[in-house]
Amino acid sequence: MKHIVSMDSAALIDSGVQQNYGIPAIILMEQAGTALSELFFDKFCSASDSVVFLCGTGNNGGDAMVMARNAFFKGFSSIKVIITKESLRDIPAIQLDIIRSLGIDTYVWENDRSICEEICSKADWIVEGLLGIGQKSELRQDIKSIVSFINNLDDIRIFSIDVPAGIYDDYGLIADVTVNVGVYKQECFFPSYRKRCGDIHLVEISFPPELIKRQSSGLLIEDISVFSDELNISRYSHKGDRGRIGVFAGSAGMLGAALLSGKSVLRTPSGYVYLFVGNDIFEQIYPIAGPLVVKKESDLQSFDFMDSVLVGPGWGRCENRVLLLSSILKKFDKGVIDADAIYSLKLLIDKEDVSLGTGWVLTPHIGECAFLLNTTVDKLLKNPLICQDFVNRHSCTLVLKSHVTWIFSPGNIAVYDGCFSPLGTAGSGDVLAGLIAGLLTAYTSSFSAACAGVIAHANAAKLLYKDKGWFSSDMLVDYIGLSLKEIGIEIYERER
Ligand SMILES: NC(=O)C1=CN([C@@H]2O[C@H](COP(=O)(O)OP(=O)(O)OC[C@H]3O[C@@H](n4cnc5c(N)ncnc54)[C@H](O)[C@@H]3O)[C@@H](O)[C@H]2O)[C@@H](O)CC1
Ligand SMILES: Nc1ncnc2c1ncn2[C@@H]1O[C@H](COP(=O)(O)OP(=O)(O)O)[C@@H](O)[C@H]1O
Ligand SMILES: [K+]
Repeated sequence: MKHIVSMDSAALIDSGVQQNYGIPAIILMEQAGTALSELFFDKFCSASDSVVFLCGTGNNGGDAMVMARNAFFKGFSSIKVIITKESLRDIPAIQLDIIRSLGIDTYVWENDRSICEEICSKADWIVEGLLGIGQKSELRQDIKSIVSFINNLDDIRIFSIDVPAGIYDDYGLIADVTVNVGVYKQECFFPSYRKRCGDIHLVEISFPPELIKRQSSGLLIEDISVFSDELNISRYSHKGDRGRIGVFAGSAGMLGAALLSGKSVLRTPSGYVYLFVGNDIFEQIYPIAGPLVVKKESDLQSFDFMDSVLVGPGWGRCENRVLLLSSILKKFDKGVIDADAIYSLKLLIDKEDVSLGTGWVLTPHIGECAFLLNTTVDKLLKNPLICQDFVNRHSCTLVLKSHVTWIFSPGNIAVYDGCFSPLGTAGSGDVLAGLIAGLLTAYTSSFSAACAGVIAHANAAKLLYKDKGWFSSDMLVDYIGLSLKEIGIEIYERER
């Protein structure tokens, strides 16, 4: 399992390993530096590249110096070590003594600024060990000026150790590769900071799994294996067993969103899909709805049971919608609230005491979520964890969509590191909402259904992009069935 922890909790793991198990920091540093070197040499750089190891005064700089030593022993022809200032902390100071006694060229930024700048500008790679998990708030001016110089260099690649320097700072370092040491750092996956990390990797060191688990704030998810035991799709089932799903979507001029999300539900293992629309568009949508059963919203009273519902894609925003959402929430207990229905939900919450419950999944994008939570887009991008309070109050699941998607429910957090821009196309969110609504009938937990939906959505996009290049959302729907099957949402051979 890939746990994520906060940078502060990672420091507690560091100190816990030293105190509880007597493994000294210098051994951890040796392990970190060696694992980082192996990854760097294997995947990224060759012995003929010129590499600058840029070291701060703390242990992050110490890791970089262990890497420099390993590169020296590996026969790298051009390596240089730059330290920000002479006065290093204890362990990095030991590493520096070794570097100097090996005769590796070493420079001090605060003494020889212009030489250091020239060296950096000629390098193929800069290994950045300026600051790791010890960094607090915004960068100090001396480090800020180094970071800003590096960010403005062309034709150079940056390998950040653990976390990029200045992760909290609007002018922080922009890395090509970030390698988390020992455990994934949650801050690297905050949408604002994610863009500074480039490709994120992990190297393992002696962090006992129980210490990581104790500090874990959630899981980085890539596949559905962590949830698969909850799936229930029997080979003996028929359409009636696999779920009736009601889709409340579309309004005048927004038929596309209704069809897209409805067809997306149909591509999941669900059985029947009923599309509920207003009287004004019923005649228009009826002939083009394919296998969707189209009903009028006004007939809702005659439907007492749905296994799940989807409310919101292209639904429009008006007082009527708020009232209809209120009746839907009273009538059903499981479903997805997306797009325009997020807006209606917010108005409803402001007006009356709304109780959602564990069956409901909200799928806002960042802008919709900021509106729902009475916060700003910037605050959410810099700390998606502020969603936790909302999900705890409403006992629901919330999928915060962006280039990195965060999924919350009370006591659970999952992160899907998407970063695949073809998926950011109009209507892609409607497809995801349909997918999750369909999966809600296959999974016992809404959180698992939401996570599986996010994974299947992204996987469909990758399959489609590989086959066809850039795509539109209607094409994405056609890849959902294949994607679900590929990620392991299949028919079970035995009854459960
Ligand atoms: N402690 C351990 O057991 C291990 C630590 N490791 C490495 O050590 C790193 C953490 O080391 P440290 O705790 O020494 O911390 P850092 O090396 O991240 O930085 C600490 C230094 O940064 C300065 N600083 C803090 N905020 C700043 C800001 N905003 N602007 C400028 N300077 C700032 C502090 O004054 C302090 O001197 C990890 O990220 C990892 O790379 C690894 O070697 C694994 C083991
Ligand atoms: N750069 C990106 N990388 C990965 N996924 C992305 C990216 N940009 C957007 N997405 C995904 O695309 C979908 C867009 O949803 P949304 O904004 O609701 O679109 P729409 O309203 O057009 O349906 C979300 O699932 C989001 O996570
Ligand atoms: K760093």
